[in-house]
Amino acid sequence: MLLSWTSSQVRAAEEPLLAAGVPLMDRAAFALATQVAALLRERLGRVGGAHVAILVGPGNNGGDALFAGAHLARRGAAVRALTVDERVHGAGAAALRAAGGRLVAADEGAAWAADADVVLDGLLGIGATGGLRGVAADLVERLSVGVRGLVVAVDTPSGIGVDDGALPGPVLAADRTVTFGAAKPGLLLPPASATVGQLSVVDLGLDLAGAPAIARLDDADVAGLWPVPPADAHKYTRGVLGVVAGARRYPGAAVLSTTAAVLAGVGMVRYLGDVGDLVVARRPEVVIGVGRVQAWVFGPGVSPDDASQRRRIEHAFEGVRERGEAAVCDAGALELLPAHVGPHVVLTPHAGELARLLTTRGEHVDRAGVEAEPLRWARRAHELTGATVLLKGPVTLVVGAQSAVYSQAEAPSWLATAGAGDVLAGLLGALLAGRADDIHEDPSLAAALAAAAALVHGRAAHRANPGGPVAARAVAVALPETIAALLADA
Ligand SMILES: NC(=O)C1=CN([C@@H]2O[C@H](COP(=O)(O)OP(=O)(O)OC[C@H]3O[C@@H](n4cnc5c(N)ncnc54)[C@H](O)[C@@H]3O)[C@@H](O)[C@H]2O)[C@@H](O)CC1
Ligand SMILES: Nc1ncnc2c1ncn2[C@@H]1O[C@H](COP(=O)(O)OP(=O)(O)O)[C@@H](O)[C@H]1O
Ligand SMILES: [K+]
Repeated sequence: MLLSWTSSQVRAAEEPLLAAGVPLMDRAAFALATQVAALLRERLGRVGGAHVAILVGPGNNGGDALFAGAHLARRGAAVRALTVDERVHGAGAAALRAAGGRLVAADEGAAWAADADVVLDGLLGIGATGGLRGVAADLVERLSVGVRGLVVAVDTPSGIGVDDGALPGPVLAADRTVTFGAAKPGLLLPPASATVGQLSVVDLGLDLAGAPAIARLDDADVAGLWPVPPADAHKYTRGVLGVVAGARRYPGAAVLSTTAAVLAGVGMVRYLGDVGDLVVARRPEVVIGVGRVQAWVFGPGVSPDDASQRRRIEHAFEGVRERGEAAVCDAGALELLPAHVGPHVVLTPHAGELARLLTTRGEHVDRAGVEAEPLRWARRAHELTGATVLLKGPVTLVVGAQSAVYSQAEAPSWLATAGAGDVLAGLLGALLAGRADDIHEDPSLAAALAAAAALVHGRAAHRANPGGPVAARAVAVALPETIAALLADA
């Protein structure tokens, strides 16, 4: 699991080490230089002679970059540091000069940086307040038009909202971010997360206190959460999922959500709706009609003006309230959500649906507003409804009980295709049904299961057709192998 900690948590953890004279900056800079040298060897076959440009801000972030530059200069790289402020980390600058590197003003070095093999972005790190301004902003805007080499961000892409993932000004998008001590929330949160590239965390030996801000599950976590049937399992102990989905106008959603649930490995699926014949024709494992269930999927392909589906969902919500059955509330069912539910109900809106849900509850926000501050609005929806909220998008965020926040970024952009959300709903429903008793005991588990479903969904899309287009049905079909591979690797 990748955990992230806010800038003040990181500073607090650094303090005692710095007071004890632990050379944190040396460690950070050495690790950074080692990674950059490896990248150069990969790209050019050598470090000596490589052109390295360093963007240097006024603080310790610039210091890290300068010391790393000194290491690379000693290994024969041609290093130029572009300064944007009168203030420059003194010892770092001296080290770079002593190693044969040069410091130049930003406008003097910009063309050289655009053509360098690697650009190290050390303008701002966790000390950033607001977006880049002045000379630094001009330099980044100029380089954002295009640089020939790789961009490596030092600790964070400079100028992102380190704790909230905001993009308050121009940011040079990185191919790789080497972050120190611990990941920061902004590296995992849209929209800033799109500027991070491949993330690596350098262990500085920090003793981080308090709860982490945001978590990202990895494959081993998901394997640990998966409801693997014990030897004596039968279909009812594995969990039964009720699915209220689809309509004559949108039959595909019923097929996709039930297919995903069956293929994700639930004990049984009961379908309620108007297109049962079609569902059974495509998935003969599905049972039609009411009966006892452990969890529900409401809403794929259901329009709120569909009176019969509406009645079924409203009736099923009574079971959710009275018997604590877990539920996925998707698409059309979001408009049927009772005023207040518990975290065992997982909402699965995309940004537009979340904006609508919030608007009906008195908040003034539109789709673009949700996309600009997805964590803020997912949190607000959790506060207002009591539900666990899974907000879909290029990065999927989950906010649940006990301040749980997850960010999953496994999905290839090919997954942005009609019906993919129906597959996610069925897959998550299967997980909730399989762990219904545990959710009953600890409703905060629903958030971890929602994050696990997002990870599996993204991995299945990749497995269905690595690097190319996928149809939603193909994502569902890839689920059994995807899950088997996750469990085998654990
Ligand atoms: N505390 C430590 O010793 C360690 C710090 N490390 C590095 O130090 C960084 C933090 O250093 P600092 O606290 O000096 O902060 P930064 O280097 O992030 O920069 C802070 C300075 O930039 C200026 N600034 C802030 N926002 C700005 C804006 N929007 N536009 C233009 N200028 C702005 C301010 O004058 C501020 O003093 C970390 O990100 C990390 O790279 C690492 O070396 C590990 C150890
Ligand atoms: N740009 C993107 N990159 C990766 N995944 C995405 C992107 N945009 C959307 N997704 C994912 O694709 C799925 C789309 O779901 P949704 O919008 O509900 O579609 P539908 O309602 O047609 O099924 C979600 O799981 C979402 O997280
Ligand atoms: K930086």
